[in-house]
Amino acid sequence: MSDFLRLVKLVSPYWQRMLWAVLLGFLTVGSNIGLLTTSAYLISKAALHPSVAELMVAIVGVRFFGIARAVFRYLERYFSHDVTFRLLSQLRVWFYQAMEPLAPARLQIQHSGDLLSRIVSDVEVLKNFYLRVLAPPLVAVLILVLMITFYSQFAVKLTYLYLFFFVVAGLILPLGVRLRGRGLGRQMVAVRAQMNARLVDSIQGMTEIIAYGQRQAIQENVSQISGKLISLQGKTAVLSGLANSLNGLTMHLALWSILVLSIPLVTTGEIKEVYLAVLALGVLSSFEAVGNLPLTFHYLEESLAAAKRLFSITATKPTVSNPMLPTSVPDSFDLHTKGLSFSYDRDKTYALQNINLAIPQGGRVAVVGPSGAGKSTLVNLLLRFWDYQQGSIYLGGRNIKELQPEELRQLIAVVAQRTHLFNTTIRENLLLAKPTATAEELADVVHRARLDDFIQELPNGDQTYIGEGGFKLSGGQRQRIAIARALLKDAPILILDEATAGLDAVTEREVMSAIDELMQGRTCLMLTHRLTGLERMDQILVLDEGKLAEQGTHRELLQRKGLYYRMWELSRQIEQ
Ligand SMILES: Nc1ncnc2c1ncn2[C@@H]1O[C@H](COP(=O)(O)OP(=O)(O)OP(=O)(O)O)[C@@H](O)[C@H]1O
Repeated sequence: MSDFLRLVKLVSPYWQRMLWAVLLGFLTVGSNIGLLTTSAYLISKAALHPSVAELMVAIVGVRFFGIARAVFRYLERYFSHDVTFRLLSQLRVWFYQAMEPLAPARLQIQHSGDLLSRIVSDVEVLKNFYLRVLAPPLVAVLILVLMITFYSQFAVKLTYLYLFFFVVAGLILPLGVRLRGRGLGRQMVAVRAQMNARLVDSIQGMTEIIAYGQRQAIQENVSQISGKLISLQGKTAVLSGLANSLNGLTMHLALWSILVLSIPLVTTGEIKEVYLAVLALGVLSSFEAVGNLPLTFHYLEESLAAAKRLFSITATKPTVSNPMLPTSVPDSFDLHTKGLSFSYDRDKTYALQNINLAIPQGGRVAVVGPSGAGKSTLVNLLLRFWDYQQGSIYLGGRNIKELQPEELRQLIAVVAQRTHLFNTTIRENLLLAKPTATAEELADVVHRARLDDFIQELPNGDQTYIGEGGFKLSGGQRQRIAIARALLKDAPILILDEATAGLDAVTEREVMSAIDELMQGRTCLMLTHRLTGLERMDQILVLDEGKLAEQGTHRELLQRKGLYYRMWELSRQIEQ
């Protein structure tokens, strides 16, 4: 299906409202025509000094059209704005819903600024598809039919002449503008996206930019893109100005031509003299319908370019597919994998190869290994962010591919090294895990995550704003909020992904004591570089280059004097 048809399909749920807006647009221009033509008739007729009774119909007509024009204009604006805003909100929800299942696997190559640009600017551009591409030509066609019927009541010659100028203004001129401004709409969408992506990137990395003295370079880059955008906007403005002037010129040529052709017809008596001004003013008032058409193709090109960017995301198939017949959520929570193998890029090396592990319900297993060994990949597969290619993962005896990804994720709480905290209050950040949590539940998790002393010292308690990414908090406080969140979620399975990495020894101990609380009664998988505190785990899996190198308790692995022993020795030397 072409992008145009897909776009039409996308806006089609509002076709009834759109038709109402088009009809009201037609009635507005129609009333304007009625107003000017009856006024012209009234003035011409009045010049002949008839009785007032003879003028009554025209007087009433002028009043009626004068009021109708204002009422229809108001209703047309109301309907077209209503439909535009409904459309925009529907498009944003549609795009977000299509994007969500793609995270994180399919979106990892996308720039966050570029995605923002798609959901904000590109969707915004699409409002023109209805407002400036679909509606004005429909109104113009209706007005053309009205005016052809009108002029044909007087003379066929006039009808052809009117048709000629209307087609010039409504079709030839827009096509000419399209030829001159070809590519402008597409470039505008692309440069706007580039600008947004650059700005978001610069804002996110502002600290690094300042620290590495790159402020000047970034500013130059932004002003260079901004220059491109301004130049494109300038070209569009020139084009729009030119189109408007040519449109006005065509309208006045039409007016003069109609007059030149009508005067002999009035002289010969084929047309009554009182209609001369009516015919001329009919042109002026009806050309309002083609006033918006010259840039139609420009807006069409811009809309199609924006739609293409949106469709390129929405047409992407998620890496993980929902099962046709999902099985019910298991009621036991032991985890085991059988011959699990996975590669991010099917042709390249395995990130995990032939992994067999078993964690009984409530068991605690640590996964250790050097950087790049495949620890985070294991989590990605457990959470079904990616689907494995070989082997299987069972949860409570059910293959996780048979579970709905959302249902599976409800069963798992993750405390990662960098948990995202939103720029809002501590309370709101906690409620993310359970929006319906009561004040008692919140107080309980805050206490168990060892956060109560800290929160009590804050002037606004848990209503304190923590800034972008929680920048007003220390690393330990951030991790304890993440732990409180996981406690609130109360999922039966817990994944700790480098949860204490980057913390100093004292803070690490404090956070670990909160983690001990969190681990109670849950099936736990702990991924870590650091080999401290692993005595408390039931089993340790040592991954190396995607393979299971060793497996056992802390004591057993030290006795084996293999990779784990070497890693442990090394970490002890570093600590000393
Ligand atoms: N999203 C991804 N796309 C493609 N390859 C990836 C992706 N994530 C990880 N990899 C690759 O998979 C392999 C395993 O990476 P993984 O992140 O699982 O290791 P890790 O043990 O968690 O490392 P670290 O301790 O440094 O976080 C690496 O070779 C890595 O380059």
